[in-house]
Formats: sequence, structure tokens, C-alpha cells
Amino acid sequence: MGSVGGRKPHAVCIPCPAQGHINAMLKLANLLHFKGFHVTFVHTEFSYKRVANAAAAGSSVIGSIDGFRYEAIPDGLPITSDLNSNQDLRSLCTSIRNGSLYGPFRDLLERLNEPSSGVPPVTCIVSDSLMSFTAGVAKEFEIPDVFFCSTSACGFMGFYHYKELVERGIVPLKSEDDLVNGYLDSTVIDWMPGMPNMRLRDLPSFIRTTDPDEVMFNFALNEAQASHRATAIIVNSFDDLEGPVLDEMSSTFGSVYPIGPLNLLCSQAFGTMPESARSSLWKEDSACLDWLEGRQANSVIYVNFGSLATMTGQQLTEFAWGLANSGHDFLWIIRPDALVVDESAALPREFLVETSGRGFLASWCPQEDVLGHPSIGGFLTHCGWNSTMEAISSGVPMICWPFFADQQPNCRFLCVEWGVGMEVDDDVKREKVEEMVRELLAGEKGAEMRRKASQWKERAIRATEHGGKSFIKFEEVVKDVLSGGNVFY
Ligand SMILES: O=c1ccn([C@@H]2O[C@H](COP(=O)(O)OP(=O)(O)O[C@H]3O[C@H](CO)[C@@H](O)[C@H](O)[C@H]3O)[C@@H](O)[C@H]2O)c(=O)[nH]1
Repeated sequence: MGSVGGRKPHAVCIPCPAQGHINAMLKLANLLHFKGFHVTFVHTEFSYKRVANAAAAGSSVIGSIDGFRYEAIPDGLPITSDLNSNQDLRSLCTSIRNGSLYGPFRDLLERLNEPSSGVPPVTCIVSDSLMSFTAGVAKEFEIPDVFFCSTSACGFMGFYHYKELVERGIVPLKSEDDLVNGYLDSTVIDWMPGMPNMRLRDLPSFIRTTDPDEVMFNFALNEAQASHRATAIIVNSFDDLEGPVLDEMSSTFGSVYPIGPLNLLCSQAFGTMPESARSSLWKEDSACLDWLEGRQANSVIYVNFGSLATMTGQQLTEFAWGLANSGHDFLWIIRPDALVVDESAALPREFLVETSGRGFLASWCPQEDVLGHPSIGGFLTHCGWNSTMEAISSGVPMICWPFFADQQPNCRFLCVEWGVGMEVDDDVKREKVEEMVRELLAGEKGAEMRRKASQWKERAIRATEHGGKSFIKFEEVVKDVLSGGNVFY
């Protein structure tokens, strides 16, 4: 790779400090490094501390690689935060909206640009689309700021349409009753291009409020609109999967580059996923991979609700007995902190006895390896976008229990548009879980979903291999935008 005036281009990558956002941005940063960029990867102090702890336990890498450095800036969060409660998430969003990160981020760029810093001057910013304040910093330094959308295109456009939903008087909801009286199901939105027949319940969940000042609702509304400030937008999705929504994104924002699935683009570029692209906030338990070795192909249901979803003890119990009664083997990841939000959280002893030998419980796992294991026949998921992309990349069909944010539209598209998902009600019942697990692993519908899932896997591979649409889009965004127009290609 060449250089600008004898110096490497220098990308500063800043994710939103949450697991799902850090993972995807780290893959993108590794790809840019692979392309010859000097990379500075910016954590907030909160996430840096956690990644460093997990790295000490062998679950992440944060050491120094030539031309790839980590930095941390203050995030304004109380030191006790663990970002696993909705309260912490609200504090973080408030802190971002208040501009607390602007000064520290600008100071960092100034420091990096000093001749004594030992690194090339910063030539571009790649920022999470939820960190739009970076556009102001980019303007000060007169460099491009490419936003990275770590959600689906349908999730992103769902947030973008919040503004019009407000203008049309559809949200905020008129009354709390609308949350339970069927209003969310019966209200169909037919004017969102590329997103046919969405019910209100399929839109990103922050509309489920009567309060026009609700923090997450306003944060999502404002950040989505602020994406107009981006020089270009990179999306972790691919054209075959979300073509019509991506077209709409392009006509709304101009330069949009779908380069997903990033996990595949990354592993194809490097031959395998490099250690430097792994970043867990929790310690991974790899023993589950050994356990999977002893199982038959497509025989295990994998259960994982990601890094932020929470549930009540009752919901946990319903899932537990649904899994137990299905009679199938399962690998269930129960996050140690705050997966369960009330006191009655412990799994019943009878459940543990009943499922002994056919259930494996762990607190965090190497998910991409798990999903790629031939024993996994299905995935009970919260529909976080990384999990969705990773499952599609491995051809694994899903049972969907969307929790919040973009997970609702992801679920809708998985179940209705892509044919690889079936949805569990919010009000989860053990009989339904049992029925769905049986159907997915042993029924006709499950077989049909598995067939479709393997077609999506093929398309995802084609998109990211040499000459594929996502591969080409990545080359284009590097050349035309991030390197300032052919400067060093
Ligand atoms: O035991 C585990 C569980 C998860 N993961 C990884 O953690 C990430 C989880 O990301 P995701 O599936 O997207 O879920 P969240 O952590 O909930 O992600 C947040 O960020 C996503 C990207 O913006 C959004 O789509 C979600 O709604 C939002 O909750 C994935 O890469 C997983 O491979 C592991 O490695 N081990």
C-alpha cells in the first residue's frame, strides 16, 4: 500500500462504547489497517477498562500492533457503570448528546497531529453513526467523517423515520394503553420505502413511549437525522439482503456503502478472523466448543441474547422449561451481570437436573465459532444486528425474541422478508418455546428455513469475496472517500 506524500493515511475509528458496536468497528478498523492505514482506535475510558480486563483473561486483544494503536477518552459516566442496565445506557446517551465527548475527542486529534506524536497526521474519522458529534470535529480539522452504521439498514431507516412519525402524529403514543390494547399491532405504516407493511410494533422500540422527551427516543431521532452530516455512510449489510432499503438510504444520504457481512469480509481478507479483530467485554468460555464436538449435525439450539438485553425471572423460567421440554440439546449463554432484572432469577434446580447432560450453560462464548459449528441447528436470539449477520453468514435459522432498538425491524425482516426466523411473543410462554424449538430443529418449517438460511449464507459469501458487491463497495469507500480521492491508491 502506498502513502500520502510518503506518509500513511491515518484513520481514527471511534465506536459507541457498547459490545455490539465495538465488535463491528474493530473489524472495520482491522480492514483499514490491512489496507495500509495507520489506525487509532478510540475507546471511552469505561470500555477500555473492560476490554483490557477481558484481554488479560485472553478474550480480546488490546496490545500494540504496528500501526494500530488504542486510545481512551473520558466518557462522563460514573465509574461504577457497567453499561448493562438501561439506566447506564441512558446516561451514556445523555453524555453523548450533551457533547461531553467532543472536547476530549478534539484534544486527542490535536495531540495525534503534533509532530512529536510519532504517528502520521489524522486524515479521516470513521465514527459510529450514534456518535455524530464527531462531524463537528472533522469539520474543524477539515477531514472526512465517514459514519459507520452497525445496525441493519432497515433498523437505521426505522430510526430515521421517527421524525416523520412525529410529524404525522403517530408517535409518541397518546396513552399508555396503546402499549397493550393492540394499537402497536394494528397500526400499519405503508409509506416507508423498502419497508413494506411494517406494523408500529416492528419499528425500533423507542417509539413505545408517551413522553416526547424520553431519552432514548430523542437520542435515536436526533442521531439518525444527524447522519446528514456524514461525508459518507458505511453499512454492515449487503445489497442482496437489504437492496430496497439500501437504495432508499442512498437516495436520502447520497454516499452509502454496504460492505457486510463485516465478519465475512474480514475473515476473507485475512484468511481467518485475526485475533486483533476480537474484542469481548466478558471472559469467553471456550469449553462449549468441546461440548459441541460430541453432538450430531444441526442438533443443538444455541441461545444467546447479546450484551444488553434483560429479562425477568419469570421470562427466564419460561425459556428454561421451553428448552427442557423440547427434548433437544441446547447451549445457553446467560450473562453473569444483569441478564435478569428481578430477584427471582435463579434457574430452577429441577430444570438443571432434568437437562443434565443435554444442556450446556456458560456466561459468554466465542459466538462466531459457535455459530459456525456444524452441531448448531438453530439460534434463539434477541436479533442484535451482529448476531443476525453472524447467523446469516453461517446459514443458521433463528427463533427471534427481539428486546429493543433495531431488534424489532430485524425480527420483522428475518421472519417475513428473508424467511429464516420465527418470532416468540414478548410475553414468552414455555409451550410456545418448546413448540418452536421442536419445529426449528426437527419440523418441516425448520427444514425450509434451514434451506433458505444456507442460500443466504451463499449470497453473503458471494457479496464479500473478491469481486463481490460488498467487496467492491469497501474498495470504493477506501479509495474515493477515506483516502481523500485516489491520493494513495
Ligand atoms: O456470548 C457471546 C455473546 C455475544 N458475542 C458477540 O457480541 C456481539 C453482540 O452483538 P449484537 O448481536 O449486535 O447484540 P448487542 O450486543 O445487543 O448489540 C447492540 O448493538 C447492535 C449493533 O448496533 C444492535 O443491533 C443491537 O440492537 C444492540 O443491542 C456479537 O458480535 C457476538 O458475536 C460473543 O462474542 N459472545
